[in-house]
Amino acid sequence: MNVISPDMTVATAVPALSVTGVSHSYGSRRALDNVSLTVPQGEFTAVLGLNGAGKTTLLSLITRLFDARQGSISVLGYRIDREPGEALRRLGVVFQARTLDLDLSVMENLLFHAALHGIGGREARRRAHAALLDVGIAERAKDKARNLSGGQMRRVEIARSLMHEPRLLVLDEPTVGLDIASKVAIVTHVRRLVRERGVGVLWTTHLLDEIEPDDNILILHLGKPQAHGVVRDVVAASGQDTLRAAFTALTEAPPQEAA
Ligand SMILES: Nc1ncnc2c1ncn2[C@@H]1O[C@H](COP(=O)(O)OP(=O)(O)OP(=O)(O)O)[C@@H](O)[C@H]1O
Repeated sequence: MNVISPDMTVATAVPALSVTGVSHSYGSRRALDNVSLTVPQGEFTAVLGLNGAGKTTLLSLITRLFDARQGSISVLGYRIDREPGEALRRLGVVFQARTLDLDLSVMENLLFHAALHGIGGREARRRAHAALLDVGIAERAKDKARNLSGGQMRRVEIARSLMHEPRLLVLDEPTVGLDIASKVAIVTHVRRLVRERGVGVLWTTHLLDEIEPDDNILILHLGKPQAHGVVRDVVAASGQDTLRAAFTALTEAPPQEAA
């Protein structure tokens, strides 16, 4: 009998990420309420929301920092609660908080991450070098992470997240606190990963200028999904002319029930 993994059977038909009916509470505070969302392979999907919308909570559930008690989450067809090893192997993460080890060099940070995924020796060095070249930071490989700027650290974190060649990359407000040039470099790089390598990307933000007309978006407000779909459809359904106007209309009122 041929054993074929879910992501091989139907190639691109299996979503990179599938979130179905997920809710989460911190004690009595409901942080997410019945959220569903799909990130197709090779596409960029953004979760838009103001502070407290639930973006980080959603990413914490996807990356399994917390277990989702309601609903289900699958990465490339693998349920994260039933086959966490398979799911997490295909997932790369860039958290909002800085997570480099500041006392290690840039290269050591990447090699350490590779080792956690069972990649060592020459192959790990090859991947690390290629990943650093890709984000334009190869000449800093031997520097201690603490000597990098915020934008450079973020680029190293992205390089690190790709060391195990994930098919899904999730990034939590990756450009917050960066200057315009660093921000543009990061957005451009991640969009290139989508276009050229077919990586599925889930990107959370409150910055609407990071969104393009063909992107899929989910607008979250106080934990509730307000709209999900391609930008132009979301704008049309809201009765507004622009994404900014639609976003404002959907996030200033008390949350609506999910569409
Ligand atoms: N560990 C926690 N314990 C209790 N409440 C929490 C915890 N983490 C988040 N919350 C609450 O859950 C809600 C959603 O927070 P979350 O951080 O997911 O939103 P966010 O969209 O990422 O916001 P921001 O843009 O400010 O990071 C908020 O009301 C927040 O105060």
